[in-house]
Amino acid sequence: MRYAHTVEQVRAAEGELRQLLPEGTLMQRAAAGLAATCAELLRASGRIYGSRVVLLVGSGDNGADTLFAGARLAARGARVGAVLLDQDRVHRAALTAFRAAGGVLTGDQREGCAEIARADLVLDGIVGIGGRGGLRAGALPYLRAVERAGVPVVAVDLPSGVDADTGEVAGDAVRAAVTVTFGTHKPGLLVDPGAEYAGVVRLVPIGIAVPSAAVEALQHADVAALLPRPSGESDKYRRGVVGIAAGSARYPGAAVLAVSSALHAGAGAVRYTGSAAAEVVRAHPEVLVSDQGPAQAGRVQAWVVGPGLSDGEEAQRTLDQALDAAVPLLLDADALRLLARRGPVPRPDLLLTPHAGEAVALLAGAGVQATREQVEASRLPYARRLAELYGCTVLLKGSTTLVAGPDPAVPVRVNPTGTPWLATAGSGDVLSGLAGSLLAAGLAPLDAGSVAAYLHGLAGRTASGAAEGAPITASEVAAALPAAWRDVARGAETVLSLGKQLRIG
Ligand SMILES: NC(=O)C1=CN([C@@H]2O[C@H](COP(=O)(O)OP(=O)(O)OC[C@H]3O[C@@H](n4cnc5c(N)ncnc54)[C@H](OP(=O)(O)O)[C@@H]3O)[C@@H](O)[C@H]2O)[C@@H](O)CC1
Ligand SMILES: [K+]
Repeated sequence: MRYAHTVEQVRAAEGELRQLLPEGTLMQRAAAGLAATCAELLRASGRIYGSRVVLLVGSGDNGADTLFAGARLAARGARVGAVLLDQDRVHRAALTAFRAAGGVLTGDQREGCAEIARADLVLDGIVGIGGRGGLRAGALPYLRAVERAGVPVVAVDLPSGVDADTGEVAGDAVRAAVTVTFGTHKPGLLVDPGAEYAGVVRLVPIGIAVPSAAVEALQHADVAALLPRPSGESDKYRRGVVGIAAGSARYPGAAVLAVSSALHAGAGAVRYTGSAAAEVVRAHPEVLVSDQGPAQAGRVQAWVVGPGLSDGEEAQRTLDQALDAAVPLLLDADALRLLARRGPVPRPDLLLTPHAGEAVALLAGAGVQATREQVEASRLPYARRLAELYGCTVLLKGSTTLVAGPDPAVPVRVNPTGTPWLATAGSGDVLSGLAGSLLAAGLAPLDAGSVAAYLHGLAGRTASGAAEGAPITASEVAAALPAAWRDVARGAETVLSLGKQLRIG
């Protein structure tokens, strides 16, 4: 698991540790880790000796970390120049160390920008977890110079301009190739739009002990541990039967896609009810179909309602019946719009899977006005808000998919897999079938949603191909699910056997 903590949590943990250590220890640990990463990057593209590095130094401790790291690089022969964004407010000890190691201060703004144009690497130490609001005007000319030169940036602790707690970006922010963060991840490094500015994130442990995380990201081993596995005694009911109420005359394909991914996701059987039964059976003869609605469809351990359902009276009846069934329930697409009309139905076994537009409708259904743009820009706060308002688990789809439970003390899960190519028609139908199948197999809504998002993202990458990838269809994503599943399971086995070799397993 990858954990992220809020600024308040980091400050509290740092405060405790600081009392036990000699003055400046944490900052030196941070600077050493930062310098090591910069040295690695410089070495990879040439050599450290004689390379040109420019530091953008703000008035707080983020700037101080940067100066101390700059001193270490200067001591190894790099030509390091520092732009002080506030001449009168700079960490004195850090500046002294920087100069003593051979670092120089750049002159006026023109000279600073000229240095940036020649640089091999720029360090962004403008502001860290103490930042408030967007970047201030004084930093902008340097930001523009960095963009013009296309020089790689290492962000110190987090890219300046990104809100550490939420990932929100108000106005301009630094775009980093690498972010070296200290002690723990910050939510803004894992959640878009902030995550997009952070590049590759490297964590430097500095010894602080942080409590329960605000945000966490599953990794292969976590997902492997949560995947349902049939045992010798399993029959289809013990493995879980998932019911899917989806599709309409206009959108039969949504039903086929949701069913297809549900079949690949661990449930023992899939029941389908709706008007696309003929299409579903043609594509998947193993599915039990009916057109009588959830109440008459037979026993299931979870319902998925919504993909391609349309929003007429029949759809409303379908939703009502599924809400009456005493089993976990996933609502997606049209079912979310129907739910928004009636407002929250607090149920801990309910999983909602909106994209930003559907989130806007759900928020409105609970009396909160917001625009799609606002939800996209503040994904983390809105995901939490929706989960609290609706008293259930919410999976907010999008550039970084988030899964928030109704209890604010439980960390929000942020999905680390995926590819922009997944933004394709039918992709959401695949995700809902997958998550519903996992619910039926017995996973809690938070686990079902986050494991589904993880596998969905991996399958998207597999279908799309390595690196830049290529366009994919939702059917291809569904077809790639077994490969993603195997990849996760195999990864965990590798870790286990490595653990045994090292005698830690
Ligand atoms: N905690 C830890 O465990 C450890 C933390 N460490 C490091 O300390 C960093 C936090 O340092 P910090 O508290 O001094 O705050 P920091 O981020 O430098 O910013 C505050 C300064 O910036 C200014 N400023 C504010 N907003 C701004 C804006 N939008 N744009 C521009 N400027 C803005 C603000 O000025 P003011 O608002 O007063 O005018 C103030 O002077 C942390 O990120 C990490 O790098 C490590 O050393 C190891 C242990
Ligand atoms: K920074």
